[in-house]
Amino acid sequence: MTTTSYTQVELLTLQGPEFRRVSTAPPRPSTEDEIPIIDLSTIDDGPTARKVIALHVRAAAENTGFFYIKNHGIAPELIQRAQASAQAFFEQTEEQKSLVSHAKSAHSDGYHGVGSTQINKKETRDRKETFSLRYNPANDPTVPDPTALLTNTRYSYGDDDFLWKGTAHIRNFKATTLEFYQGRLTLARKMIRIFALALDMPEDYFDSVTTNPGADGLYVHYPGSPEIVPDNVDIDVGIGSHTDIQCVTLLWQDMSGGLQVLSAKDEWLDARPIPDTLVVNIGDFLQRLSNNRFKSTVHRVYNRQTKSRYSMPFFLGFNPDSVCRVVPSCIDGEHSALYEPISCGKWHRDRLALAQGKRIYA
Ligand SMILES: O=C(O)CCC(=O)C(=O)O
Ligand SMILES: [Fe+2]
Repeated sequence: MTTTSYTQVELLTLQGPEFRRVSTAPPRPSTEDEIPIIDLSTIDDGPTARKVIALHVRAAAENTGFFYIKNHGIAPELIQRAQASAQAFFEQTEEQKSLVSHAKSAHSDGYHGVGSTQINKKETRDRKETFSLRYNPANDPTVPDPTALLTNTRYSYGDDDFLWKGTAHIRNFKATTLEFYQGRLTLARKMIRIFALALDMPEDYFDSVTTNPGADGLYVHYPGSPEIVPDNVDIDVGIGSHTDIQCVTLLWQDMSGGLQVLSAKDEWLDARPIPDTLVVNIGDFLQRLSNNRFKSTVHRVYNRQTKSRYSMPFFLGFNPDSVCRVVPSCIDGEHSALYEPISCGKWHRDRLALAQGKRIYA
């Protein structure tokens, strides 16, 4: 009989460090139940079809907290162009990449170099580089009057001018990056409606808090190792063990592999790449609103091959000024609300500051 041994990962939360038990067994492939593939081909067919999708999403959200989506409506050709833009960006010299350094932005958008981040302070520094674009109402075709939002001093939005100036020499970079961002914003809004249904709420329940949401679109590059490294040999982690901060993450990953997800039984699972799918997972804010019913799952990435690994995550949060509370359907006689209402913008700012080791203001 083999006995399973466990270690733990430490996570940062606004309430202080949190520990999760993790099996020391090497990652294994996930079963279809653990990380299911959910077909979205009927998502625009009406409420009955969406409810069926929502039931699959609910099962996944209560189990591993990760699933794949297929027939998600983002054209493979657009994804291919976005990946080529990411690659063209990262293949530049450090000097060229630093034209869009995050240091030029008040909102952490722009370029973060290899080793400049450490998402898990108990693990190695992250071996990845990132280009990130924050939400700007001017890039959201559904906002009727972006100027009114941009000049409202209660808000602070990503100022992306410096991003486009510093990448103007890369052919079609701005057009493709924005087209891909907008496609994912549309899809993320459809998915949050599915999550509302999965929580037994009307599908428009979150609509009013996603009109100008905290939504970040990223390109990520994990450099290859000098030689192929087997699973049982330690290397710097590509991105350390963490949970995502906001509500819903949509992730495109290339065919490299390396994404690992903590199962409901505390084992590492390989979230293997599946062509023409996106990976979806739940962030801490949605877990909070669901009174812990939906899981914000620990995950990490290793790149053990000699080739580069590319991924393109998109993080959907809610409007920065909206105050969100535990969803009423998640409270009953046996389950009282575990969390106070909180402003989504403040939550996001504080969690980013925590991750970056900065001071948090009341
Ligand atoms: O690159 C990936 O596959 C995952 C990235 C990730 O987990 C993140 O950026 O939060
Ligand atoms: Fe993540």
